[in-house]
This record gives sequence, C-alpha cells and structure tokens, in this order.
Amino acid sequence: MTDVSEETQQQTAAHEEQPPTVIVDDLHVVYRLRGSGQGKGGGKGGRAGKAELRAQAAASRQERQDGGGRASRALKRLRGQQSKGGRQVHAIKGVSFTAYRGEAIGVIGSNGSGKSTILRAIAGLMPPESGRVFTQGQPSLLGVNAALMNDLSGERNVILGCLAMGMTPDEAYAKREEIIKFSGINEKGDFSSLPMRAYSSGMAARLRFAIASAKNHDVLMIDEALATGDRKFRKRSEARIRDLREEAGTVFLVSHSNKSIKDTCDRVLWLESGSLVMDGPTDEVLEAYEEFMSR
Ligand SMILES: Nc1ncnc2c1ncn2[C@@H]1O[C@H](COP(=O)(O)OP(=O)(O)OP(=O)(O)O)[C@@H](O)[C@H]1O
Repeated sequence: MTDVSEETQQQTAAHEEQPPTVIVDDLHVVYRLRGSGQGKGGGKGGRAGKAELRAQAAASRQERQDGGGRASRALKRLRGQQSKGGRQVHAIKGVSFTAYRGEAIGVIGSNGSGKSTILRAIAGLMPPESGRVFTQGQPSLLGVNAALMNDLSGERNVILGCLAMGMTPDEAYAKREEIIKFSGINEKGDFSSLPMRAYSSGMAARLRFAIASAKNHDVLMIDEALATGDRKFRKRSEARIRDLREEAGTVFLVSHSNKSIKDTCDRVLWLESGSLVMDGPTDEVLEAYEEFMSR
C-alpha cells in the first residue's frame, strides 16, 4: 500500500548517505481495554490500567537493558489475562520505514489514524505487539500533554525541565533566560514568575516547546506542539526545528496543520487506520492527502 515514487527513492538515496536514526520494522501496536471502562478497576485510572502501565514501563526499561526478558514476559501474561475479558484497539498495523539523520519528517492522517501512537512507540512508551523499533540515541517525545508542574512557576519548570534533559545545574541556569525569551511568555508581563496554572494552554505549550528544543536531540518528536502557538511563535518554532535538524538528528512533527508541515518538513508519512498509506516528499504526500480529505 506504501507509495514509493522515483523522487522518494532519489531522496532516500541522498539521505542514505546519512546514518539511520530510527528503523521501524513491520510494527504492530495494540491497546487493550478491560471491560467497558466503567466500574471497579476498569477505567483508565483503575487498577488494571495502572498495572498495565507499570508493566509497560518495566518492560520498556528491561528491554533496553537485556533486549527482552522477565518484564516482557510479565507484560505478555498480563495482556493474556486482560484479552480474555477485554477489548482491543489495533492502532498500528504493520508500519515500516527508516529515518535518517538530518531529516524533518511530518506525520499526518485523520483523527485516530495512529500518529501519536507511533511516536509513543518510537519513544519506547508503547511496547510493540510485534515488529521492532530501533533507535540511534535517546528519542525525546514532546507532546502537548507532557507534564510540567502546575504549582511551580514557569521559571522553576524551565530549570527542572533542563535538569530532566540531562543538563547540569550550571547549564540549566545559563539557559534559563534564553528559554523564557524564546517562549515569549513574558511578552505581556512577568508571567515566568507565576505558577503555570495561571498560563493559557497556548503559553504552556510554548514553554514546553522552548524547554525541549533548548537541547540538541538525537531524535526529537513533536506532537501538535505548534498548533497552540500564535503565528509569530509558530514562525520562531519552525525556524528552531530547522536548526535542530541541521545541528543534530531527526525531527518528527505530528500536525493537523498542513502549513506547518509544509514549512518544516521535507518528508511526510501519511497514516490511515494504523497503516502507512504514503511515505514521500512533502508536496507529493500533502497533495494526495488533501485530495483524500476533500472526498
Ligand atoms: N490509551 C488508549 N487506549 C485505547 N485506545 C487508544 C488509546 N489511545 C489511542 N487509542 C486508539 O488508537 C487509535 C490511534 O490513536 P492515536 O491517538 O494514535 O491517533 P492520532 O492519529 O494521533 O489521532 P488525533 O489526530 O485525533 O490526535 C485510535 O483508534 C484511538 O482510539
């Protein structure tokens, strides 16, 4: 089903001179839901949900250490028990592609097509049902829901975020002003000293993007982070993505804004119902996608 045009092959050949950063090989991802989501332990925050999350986190950690093992087997057992009485969503169905250093790759598709799920799988947050994901270096996922601490000021969150990304305290303090300036949260007053709960969702998203993009990442995945910013911020962040791509590894951008994708990415993956419909140069894929959406 994947459409690989001649131009894509040429483009891929050019990128093949660069080392691969992400290889996704026949990936399948399945969500399992126990019961109807109502009643004791059945909801997202219920006991089964938490147990699965704990098992998934342990499996990801363990798999990094020993390429599979006890935690993975525990997760499989848990899934076996849950699948008896639960429902499943087969979110990613046999997706394969290779990303190379220096690429900025847009991920598009209609609602529920699997865009966020595939980024979560690349980040190691969703274990594959089958297939493999190989990554060079540490992938970082920046989502609109990424946790910042609501009770702390923006400034404190900047420091914590930098420390969490592996900077030393000196580096974090040195970067603080630049990050706040880039985010633009102080453009209308001294917001950086206010608790994050006083921020609009757009301001919080801008600060998250500013923190995450202050460091060079091997693989940076951005899920809709640009959608909430205003036009001026969107321009700044698109330029930042281009810099990150030049300086470091690979950038993935999930967005419903074809303009953001066009201005930022040179390659696009188009997913529908969990399958890869097309993988190719931005203009070509967007044209086909727009035609599909207008039907
Ligand atoms: N935690 C979850 N539990 C069960 N099913 C889920 C969960 N998260 C996503 N799904 C399902 O997996 C499929 C893919 O969802 P995903 O969020 O990856 O799509 P998306 O392309 O990012 O959607 P959108 O554009 O609406 O953000 C959908 O059918 C969705 O209902």
